[in-house]
Amino acid sequence: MASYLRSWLPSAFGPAEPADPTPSIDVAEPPPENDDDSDTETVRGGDDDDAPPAFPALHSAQRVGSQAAPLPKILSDAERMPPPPPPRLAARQPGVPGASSSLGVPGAPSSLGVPPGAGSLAPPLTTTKAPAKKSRKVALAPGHGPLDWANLKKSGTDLRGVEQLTRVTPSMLKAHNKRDDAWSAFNGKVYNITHYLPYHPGGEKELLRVAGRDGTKLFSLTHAWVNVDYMLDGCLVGFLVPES
Ligand code: HEM
Repeated sequence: MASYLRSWLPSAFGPAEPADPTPSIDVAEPPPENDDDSDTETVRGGDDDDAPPAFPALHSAQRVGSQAAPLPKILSDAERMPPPPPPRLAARQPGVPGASSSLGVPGAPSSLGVPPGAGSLAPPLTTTKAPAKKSRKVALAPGHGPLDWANLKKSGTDLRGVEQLTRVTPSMLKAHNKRDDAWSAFNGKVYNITHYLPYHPGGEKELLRVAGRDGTKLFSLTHAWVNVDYMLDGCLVGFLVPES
């Protein structure tokens, strides 16, 4: 057992114990009859045959390395790398990328494909860009806002101008193309738009462009998100059918 401990801690025993503890191989002693352990490298612990093999193994890299490992050198302040310069956030202009890189982050490569000013420190581009298109909405006359139109629809006023829903041919539609009598077709449904004209946020003039004809295309080009069926439900005249 003592030899096992010595093999573990070779340096702990001081110079009295040599650094190269030669294994005490009991060559003279023949192995027992029933002992098939013919490994001559087996470390015998002198009088203790049950001693486990040395670990780390004798002459192994671990054993050699553990004795010779030098302590890491501690650098002085002068030898250390200098700290990075502080970010100059106060000097930044909104929408103007930092001079050091396209990301506004010191040292970031400009080859990342990120547009200038799109870095995490830069304001979003959406807030610095001018609106793509100018609104074409008009100022509606007093009493002609969206709520006023909703109230007019609820009031029970006749907005259709017809007794019952009818089949409307293109030539019938064309006959209703005046300011005071305007029909238009949207998605196969024909509406009397006369009363809606002063309530249209895009202006009467725009809406009159489709008076007496199918306005589906112009409507969807301008504002496909507007629910025409809901807005004009009280103005339904009938359905567009082909000329007979
Ligand atoms: C009778 C069916 C129509 C209804 C119910 C309707 C309704 C509306 C509504 C609710 C808006 C405001 C949209 C918004 O706030 O985003 C609007 C805007 C507008 N509408 Fe119409 N519209 C109709 C037909 C048309 C047609 C046929 C034209 C074109 C010839 C047109 C041209 C415009 C324009 C130019 C605007 C202003 C868009 C902008 O904000 O720049 N509208 N319309």
